[in-house]
Amino acid sequence: MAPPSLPPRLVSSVPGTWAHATMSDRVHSQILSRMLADNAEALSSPAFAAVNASLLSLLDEVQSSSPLLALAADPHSPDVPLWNSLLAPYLTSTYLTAPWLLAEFYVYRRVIQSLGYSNPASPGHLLDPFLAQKSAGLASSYASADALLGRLGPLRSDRELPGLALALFSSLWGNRMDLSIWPADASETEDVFSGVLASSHANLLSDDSPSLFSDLLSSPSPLRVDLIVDNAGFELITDLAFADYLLSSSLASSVTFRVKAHPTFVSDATPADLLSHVEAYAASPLPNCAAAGERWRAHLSAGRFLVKPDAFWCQPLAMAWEMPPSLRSEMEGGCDLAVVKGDANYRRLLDDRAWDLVGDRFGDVVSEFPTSVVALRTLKAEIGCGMEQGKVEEARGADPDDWMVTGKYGVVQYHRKGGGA
Ligand SMILES: O=P(O)(O)OC[C@@]1(O)O[C@H](CO)[C@@H](O)[C@@H]1O
Repeated sequence: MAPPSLPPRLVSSVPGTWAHATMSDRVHSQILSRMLADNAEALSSPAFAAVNASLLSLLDEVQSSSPLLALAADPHSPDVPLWNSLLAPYLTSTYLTAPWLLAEFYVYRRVIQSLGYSNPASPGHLLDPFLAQKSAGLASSYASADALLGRLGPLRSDRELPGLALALFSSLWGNRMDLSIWPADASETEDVFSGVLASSHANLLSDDSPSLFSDLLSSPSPLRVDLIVDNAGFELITDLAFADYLLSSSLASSVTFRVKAHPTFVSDATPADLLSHVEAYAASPLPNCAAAGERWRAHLSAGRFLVKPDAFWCQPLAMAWEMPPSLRSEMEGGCDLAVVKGDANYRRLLDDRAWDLVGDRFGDVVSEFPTSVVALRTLKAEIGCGMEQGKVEEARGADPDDWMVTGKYGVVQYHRKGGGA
């Protein structure tokens, strides 16, 4: 059930906001245009004529902020009725006037419709239109990852703070290395992440890591952890490393990677992305990467790492109180701690609403989430709750124009089910 009083949803109609910049410009001029360019060869072939026309029409609709359209009925896509019920109140709204979360996720769902992603007869069946960017992101991850995995190596089986903190904060700040903001092909040989990790602690605007660490380290038995995954590329590598640490230190007995059922946003991970990252690392010439990839592969074969896709993670629904009953009861019964990664997942955790950045407590906002939950999020959208007043003022003072959107600042926010932190 939703909390009794909810603040308004974010919209993208206000010039000067990141939401407006995203929906009025970034989505068509950078994200969709680059996707079309990256797939130009396939899209120009006769087999893809209808797919290409449909994607160009989507580009045009977004560019001109046209009204949202219902999805076409599709026997291969059981999510269409749900989508159309979400869209129904907004069919006279445009990409800018509909709630931001709905309009933005809708763009990616329309890409899936254009591809005929679920239809075995379509040329776009199971085609990931963002694969080129994901591959570039993976290629640029190795140098930073090898250094990180080398540092984590000696700490991996210690059930102690230094290893746990390094693993968790790597996964948090890994979220800063997002393909939609950082160029995926920025550097293939340079370790850029060590600098980010070393300088970032002061940029935490809310830090519940002490109570999380204390709960984890004092738990009488290993936990079943669900990791609600965000980006492929370097961030996913830091997530795999964090999950590996939790298993090898016996803090967790299993880690379930909850991934997107179909490509969503630029780099959000699907099952294929996770498996391809593991295989690519296992085959790496860099020793720390190769050893990690082999361990991750072994975790997968032994069922200690599980990969579960769900369409829910691709939908603009409130994570805490609009989870489908079957998924909710699966998590209630099989997960002790959920780790929610990244900015877009965080927006869904907060239902993309304008909570008071300081006054609304994280634990109150997410109290309906089915399990204990920790959010590891760098700020890339103008939304938040439960942050420290003084820290917010410092961030705003240092970066008045963009402190909420560049990923420079972050939060670790933890709610313990049945006795919140
Ligand atoms: O979820 P992530 O990868 O951390 O961030 C995704 C992001 O860059 O794209 C979303 C939409 O534009 C925003 O929520 C956020 O700015």
